[in-house]
Amino acid sequence: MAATRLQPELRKPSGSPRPKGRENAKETLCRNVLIYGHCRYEDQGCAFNHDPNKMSSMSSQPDAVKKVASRGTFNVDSPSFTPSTLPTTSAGSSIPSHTASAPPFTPRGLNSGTATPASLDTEPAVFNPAQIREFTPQNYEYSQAVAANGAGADSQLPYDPFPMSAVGQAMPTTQYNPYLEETSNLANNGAAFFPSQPAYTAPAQPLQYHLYAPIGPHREDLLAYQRLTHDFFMPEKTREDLQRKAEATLQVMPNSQLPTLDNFHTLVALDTSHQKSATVFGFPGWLYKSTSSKNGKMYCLRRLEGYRLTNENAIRSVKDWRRVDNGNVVSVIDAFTTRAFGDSSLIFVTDYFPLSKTLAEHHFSGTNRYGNRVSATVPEKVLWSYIVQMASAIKAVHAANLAARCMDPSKVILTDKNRIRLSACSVLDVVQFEAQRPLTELQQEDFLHFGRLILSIGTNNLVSTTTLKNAVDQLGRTYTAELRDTVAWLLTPAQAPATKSIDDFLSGISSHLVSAFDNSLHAIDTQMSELSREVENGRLFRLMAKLGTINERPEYEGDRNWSENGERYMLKLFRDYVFHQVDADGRPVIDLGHILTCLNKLDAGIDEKVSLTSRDEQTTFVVTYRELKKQVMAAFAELQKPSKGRY
Ligand SMILES: Nc1ncnc2c1ncn2[C@@H]1O[C@H](COP(=O)(O)OP(=O)(O)OP(=O)(O)O)[C@@H](O)[C@H]1O
Repeated sequence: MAATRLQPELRKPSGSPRPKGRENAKETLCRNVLIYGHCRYEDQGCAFNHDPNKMSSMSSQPDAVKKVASRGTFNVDSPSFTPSTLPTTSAGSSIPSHTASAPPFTPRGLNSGTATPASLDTEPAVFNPAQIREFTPQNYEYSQAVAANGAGADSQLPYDPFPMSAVGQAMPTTQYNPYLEETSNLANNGAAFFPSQPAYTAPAQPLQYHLYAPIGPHREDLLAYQRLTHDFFMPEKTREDLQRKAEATLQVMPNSQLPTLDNFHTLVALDTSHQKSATVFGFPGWLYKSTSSKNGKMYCLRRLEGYRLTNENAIRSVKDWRRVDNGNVVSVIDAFTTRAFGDSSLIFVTDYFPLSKTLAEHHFSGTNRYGNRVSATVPEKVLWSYIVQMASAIKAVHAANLAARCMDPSKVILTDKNRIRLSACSVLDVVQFEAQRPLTELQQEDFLHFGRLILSIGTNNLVSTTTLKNAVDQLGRTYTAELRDTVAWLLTPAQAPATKSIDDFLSGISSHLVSAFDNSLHAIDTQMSELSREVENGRLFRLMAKLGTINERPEYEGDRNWSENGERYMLKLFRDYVFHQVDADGRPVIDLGHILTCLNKLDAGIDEKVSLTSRDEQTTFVVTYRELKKQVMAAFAELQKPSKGRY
């Protein structure tokens, strides 16, 4: 039963060797010429070749072009599109990371196993121009960063919550190209990833989101029953959103000057602007993400600078806010004063929502968020969704005998698509504690603030008391009468002694409550189906982890009873059968469908038989998946025996 071992190298596909060093830019046809037929930057410093004829004449040059043309499917070694000089846009502005959004090279219509190598001489039609952004040397990083940050079309400024220039973090001054030979050489010898300074001070490389970019075949080319690799995983958008959030949550600022507080450490500033106004609370405010030293969880700290506590009861009022548990209110955890920042500061501890934006940031474009610039009209169904969510928040707050008080667009945050939360509850209760205003008055004022919030979003402008009437008229011109009347109701004070109640408001918008509820149910259904897919992936991952721990353990190399005999040998052949399939010409067959099918059958332990052949083709086993499953379990159990552990 012993089989001759083949060296792994012998089984490698005979691909062409990777070129040594970077291709000379002059010998590389500019992508803009390839895609658009011309390059706008030809006379403005673009270092690449703009003469396709020159390229064809160069086809006789084996190293520069032929190698590229002879590459196989999904050619990562294509000449990198890196201009020799990248102009810096302005003095002092650090170049933001942009590699995550480098234009992917997506040969349309290429299909694993059926692809023909792309040639530089072929027509631009082999590219998918829709996926490739025009290269713009002057503002390349900037525009790419906008795309990478997911700034919507409605946002004219790139939203970068963590501008590196703000923290003085050194970022690479040239474009990082993960496919560059030099870069990978650096990675190999460790210089790029393990610089001389300690690992935690090194600037983190941006996540390579585009490495997961869905490449063909395209849905429309497939039959209904056929599946893409990406059909087995969560949607790209969801995965990227979650990864970005995780990245933001775990972000730390090396060399941060921010202090450590009694129970909170690793503070990271969340404010996107350095200009602080005291208009909302009467004190300049700062926001930080921080880690609790008690439980290791992340919290958001809102700091009011220069606040002096004169009455202990003021800060105790925050305790009441712990009773409010609502999906549209950011939970308030605690409040305390500190001198750690060098002044007397008041700190509010709330839940942290990574990458959230304020409604002002999201809807009011331009440099001045309190200015009059008008951006895209917010769809009416989004406004109704905001109305329903704010009504739900107010209901919870009023039910706890509190008043929301602060509904400024800069204090309502967007934590997901159309998902809003009141983020600064309890602050005014503390800082205006001395005023001792009656609760009923504050609750009635909530309706006014609510109406102004919706009016501001609907008219894309901050409305003041003097412009209310005009703004309502403007709202009526853009949206339905029902929406206008709803906002007008909120803005009209009740005739004393009568008071408005949130329940009256909720019954008035009941049809929108029902549709919001229905939308949530649909969203839950979608997420459950995504989740069930991940359950399958988790199951298969565990199985692969087991197989990985069993197969080819080096420490049992000399132990014939372990690796080359009995059940382990069969599992080794099964591993070859699942992952190392080759075609008639000995070329690797990469078929995720085959891998998934085999692993699923193994996991289920079905009675179907499979024929496993040794690499030297001298031995063949016919064995059922049920038998293989038993062997996996037995081999894994043996590994877990204390006597087996040698480390
Ligand atoms: N609980 C939270 N979790 C995570 N991020 C938050 C939270 N609350 C607010 N943020 C984010 O912190 C940033 C700063 O918020 P802040 O309330 O200071 O708004 P601002 O626009 O800077 O207003 P101001 O000019 O009044 O300071 C915003 O991008 C906001 O989305």
